[in-house]
Amino acid sequence: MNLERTLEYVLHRYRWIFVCFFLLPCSFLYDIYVVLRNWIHFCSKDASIEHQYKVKHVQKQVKEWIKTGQKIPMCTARPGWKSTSVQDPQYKNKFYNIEVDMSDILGINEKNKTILVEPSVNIGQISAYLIPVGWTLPIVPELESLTVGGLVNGQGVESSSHKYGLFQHICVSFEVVLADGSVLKCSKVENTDIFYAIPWSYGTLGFLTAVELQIIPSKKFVELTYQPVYSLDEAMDSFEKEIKRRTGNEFVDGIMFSKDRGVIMTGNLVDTPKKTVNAIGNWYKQWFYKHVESFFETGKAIDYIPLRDYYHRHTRSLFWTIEEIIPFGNHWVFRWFFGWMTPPKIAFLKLTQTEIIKKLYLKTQVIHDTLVPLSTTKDMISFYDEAYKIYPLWLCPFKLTNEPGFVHSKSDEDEFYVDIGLYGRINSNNFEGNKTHIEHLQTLKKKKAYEMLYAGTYATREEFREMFDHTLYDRIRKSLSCEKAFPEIYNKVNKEARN
Ligand SMILES: Cc1cc2nc3c(=O)[nH]c(=O)nc-3n(C[C@H](O)[C@H](O)[C@H](O)COP(=O)(O)OP(=O)(O)OC[C@H]3O[C@@H](n4cnc5c(N)ncnc54)[C@H](O)[C@@H]3O)c2cc1C
Ligand SMILES: NC(=O)C1=CN([C@@H]2O[C@H](COP(=O)(O)OP(=O)(O)OC[C@H]3O[C@@H](n4cnc5c(N)ncnc54)[C@H](OP(=O)(O)O)[C@@H]3O)[C@@H](O)[C@H]2O)C=CC1
Ligand SMILES: CC(C)=CCC[C@@H](C)[C@H]1CC[C@H]2C3=C(CC[C@]12C)[C@@]1(C)CC[C@H](O)C[C@@H]1CC3
Repeated sequence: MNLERTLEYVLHRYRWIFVCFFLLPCSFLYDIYVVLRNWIHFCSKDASIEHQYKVKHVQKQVKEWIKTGQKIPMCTARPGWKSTSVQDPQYKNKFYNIEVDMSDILGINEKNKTILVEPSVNIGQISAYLIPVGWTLPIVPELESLTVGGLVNGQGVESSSHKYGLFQHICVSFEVVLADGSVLKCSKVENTDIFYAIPWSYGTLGFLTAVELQIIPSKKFVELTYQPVYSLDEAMDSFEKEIKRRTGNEFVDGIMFSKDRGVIMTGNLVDTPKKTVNAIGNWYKQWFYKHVESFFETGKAIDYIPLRDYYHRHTRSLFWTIEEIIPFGNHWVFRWFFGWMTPPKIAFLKLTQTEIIKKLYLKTQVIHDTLVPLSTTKDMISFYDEAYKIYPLWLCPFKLTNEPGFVHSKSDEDEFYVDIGLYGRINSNNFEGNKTHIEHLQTLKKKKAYEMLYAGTYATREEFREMFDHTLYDRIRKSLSCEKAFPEIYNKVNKEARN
């Protein structure tokens, strides 16, 4: 036991040696390889023609699966270590793997204000492509490595979500290969039910092969206002006021550094900065959340931030979770000499984490987001403070429409919810392991909240069905003959499926 503890301590405490001397250079070289590969691909091939061959390849694999007798369900062949979560999707080893490795941007339609992309295209690729030509996605989730396929089949949220909703709400159409090997296009006007059933379905209705997304005109900078708050009441009042402000804020989110101390941030797109630009994305700059914390000393302030730097403000520090791995990573010496190689790729961190490190994370830390009605956010934060005391805490408001599907507002109208992001070490003396976790699940139920599912769920199948509306999903699964082809969502996100 003592030996295990010592090993745990050493592996965790000194992980930075491996990360700094091996993973950082690997991540940097890999990024260069990806940029070159995409560029060569872009110059040498017509992505739209290539796309048709890629779709046929997916269809061919599904038809081969049909011939095998359909004994084991299918899933994508994307390896588990590439998926954005601490746990590994264990089902990948058991299921029939279908290659859906499609990572090209297929084109932009300025007239219709849409962009067509393949599912393995990531958010960093899209923001780098769109912003220089004067466009952007209405919602740009902050980690560059998140893929469109993952965000559609899972869920995505960002500080513009109070205005535009979740990532699914900026989707215009999907192209999917179904269980019988046919290709289908769905949108708000054709195959509507399937269109609404795909978000949150975790690849259990078909294989996504293309996504059409809404785009909006972009500007060069974000004028970001930092408003420090000194109590939970003040935080909630300011938050609610900024979300509902009639003149509009393009971006609203907040970081609580303790129960009584936080910073609410509001932003708008501008072309002309009124003072020196702060390019927070540069390698030698402070981690963003540390920069935000500094406003407790200076009071309310405004920054002009290049748009792409703003969108990916949490990429370099993986929100605040990088501090656990490289504790001195925000020191100026480290930033100036090694910052240009950061961050280590999430996928590489995951691939190289030992079983002991993974267990330690699951035992002592929480990486989880819950989606809570605005009206009960204050109570939920108080619960988190008592039970877990994990800070910083991310607060990201979003609009939940009553469109059909797995997750929708619980009334006939749009409702405001808040994504509460808990990423870090449990510090509360009241934490009692499973007992606390179970109380947490019960509290979510009472508050009519949802869990984000990238981190999996510990809910039972019944609790899961109670939390999420399966009406449309069940109907579509039946009509598309998914029973043998794909598992149910629960079978992909429950604790046994991920470990
Ligand atoms: C966000 C989150 C939500 C979870 N929700 C649930 C849930 O609803 N239901 C559920 O059954 N499991 C839940 N778990 C998992 C649970 O905590 C255990 O990690 C898991 O069930 C494995 O149990 P184990 O006994 O094999 O773990 P082991 O690693 O063998 O044992 C560790 C146990 O000690 C507990 N523990 C750690 N610190 C303390 C402490 N200070 N005081 C008392 N106990 C402590 C851990 O929670 C864990 O149960 C959740 C985990 C996370 C991160
Ligand atoms: N700001 C935000 O909103 C953030 C969101 N996240 C979460 O991260 C996840 C995305 O991570 P990412 O690594 O990109 O995705 P993952 O590889 O984790 O994929 C997520 C799910 O989407 C399915 N999927 C992906 N592509 C396809 C496809 N082409 N066809 C069918 N199913 C597909 C996968 O199916 P299969 O199991 O078959 O592989 C899997 O179940 C989302 O769930 C999101 O909620 C994380 C951080 C921030
Ligand atoms: C904004 C939303 C909705 C979620 C943000 C979640 C992220 C903070 C986490 C998603 C995947 C997480 C992983 C890690 C840190 C936190 C996330 C980026 C690790 C890098 C932590 C160290 C482990 O060894 C590997 C983890 C992989 C996933």
